[in-house]
Amino acid sequence: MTLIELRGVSKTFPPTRKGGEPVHAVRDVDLSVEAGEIVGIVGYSGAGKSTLVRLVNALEPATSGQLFVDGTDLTTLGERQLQKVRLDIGMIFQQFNLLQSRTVWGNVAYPLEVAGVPKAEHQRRISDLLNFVGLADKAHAWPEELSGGQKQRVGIARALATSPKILLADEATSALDPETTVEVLRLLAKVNTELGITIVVITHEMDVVKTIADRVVVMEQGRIVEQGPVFEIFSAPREQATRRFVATLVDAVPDAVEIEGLRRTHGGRLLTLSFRDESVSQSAVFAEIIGRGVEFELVFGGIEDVRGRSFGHLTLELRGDAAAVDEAVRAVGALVETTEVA
Ligand SMILES: Nc1ncnc2c1ncn2[C@@H]1O[C@H](COP(=O)(O)OP(=O)(O)OP(=O)(O)O)[C@@H](O)[C@H]1O
Repeated sequence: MTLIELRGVSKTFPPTRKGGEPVHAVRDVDLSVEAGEIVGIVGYSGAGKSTLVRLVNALEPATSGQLFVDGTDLTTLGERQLQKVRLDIGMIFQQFNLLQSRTVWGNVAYPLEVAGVPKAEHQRRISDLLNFVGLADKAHAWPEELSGGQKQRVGIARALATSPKILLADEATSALDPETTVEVLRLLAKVNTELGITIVVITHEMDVVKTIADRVVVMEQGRIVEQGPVFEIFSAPREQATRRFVATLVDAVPDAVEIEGLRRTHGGRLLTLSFRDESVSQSAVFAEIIGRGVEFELVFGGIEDVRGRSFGHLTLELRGDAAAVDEAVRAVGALVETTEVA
């Protein structure tokens, strides 16, 4: 079932100063998010990610297009009806946005108060939520007494208070260290699997996408330039922007500077092998080289794992009889994609 659907959605902001140009923050975006999915939206600063999420959250009206959340077109609703829709959508932020004047308990109580949930129900609901995020012992602590990871857990408990169907996470782990990031991502995965909540994660960190997302959407200058299952996109990115993001995760074909470095120490023929098809094993590929009496050394690259499926690029230096090397290159090329390093 499709839970979020954007059809030709655009958002244009008027010029911020007199005589300035309008800003086309989101341009003609088509996007579907299925119930139960975790979708990662990536893009450089200014690509339109936050604006897109603010449209889904009904915090900003779209300039044009249709935007359905759980079957309702938000662009046709008035403010009162939008408030109801917002109860179905929780949000967490990079800077946590906790109320400093309230304890952990008070922060989680806040959305219940706004939604008019009877006070008698608060006690049970809040203690369930704090147990779920692992902060039962911090109920009476103040935000300033918490670590970043704990603050984000409070943010998650607060976002879940009204039992939303959707959780939007805007750079939710960008202010956290790597270890705490892993813990928070684990909690988000639990939110998804145990509560069945659909999650949209905005991030510039490919590790985050790799760890929890089912699908990735790449944005550039307000448009979606590429989208698909994480393994497919990471192992064979088409667009330049996507390639640059994936390169932060795994070394691909060496660039000009890296080739210069490699050439200084490696005089043989350099060949990059790209692995993504699991029916071809690395050992079968290497056997084609060894079987021809050609020597090789791994000089560049890496292999990444996305939920048990591996892909990556390995650059080899091949040495030996020129005809045998030629043959090995041909045989390997029949099994995997290869690129000669000039
Ligand atoms: N309220 C606003 N008024 C005018 N322009 C805006 C407004 N909000 C966003 N923009 C502009 O829209 C474009 C997209 O911004 P947006 O914040 O959505 O990008 P982003 O991909 O989330 O970037 P970042 O990762 O830096 O948050 C930018 O050029 C930004 O300056």
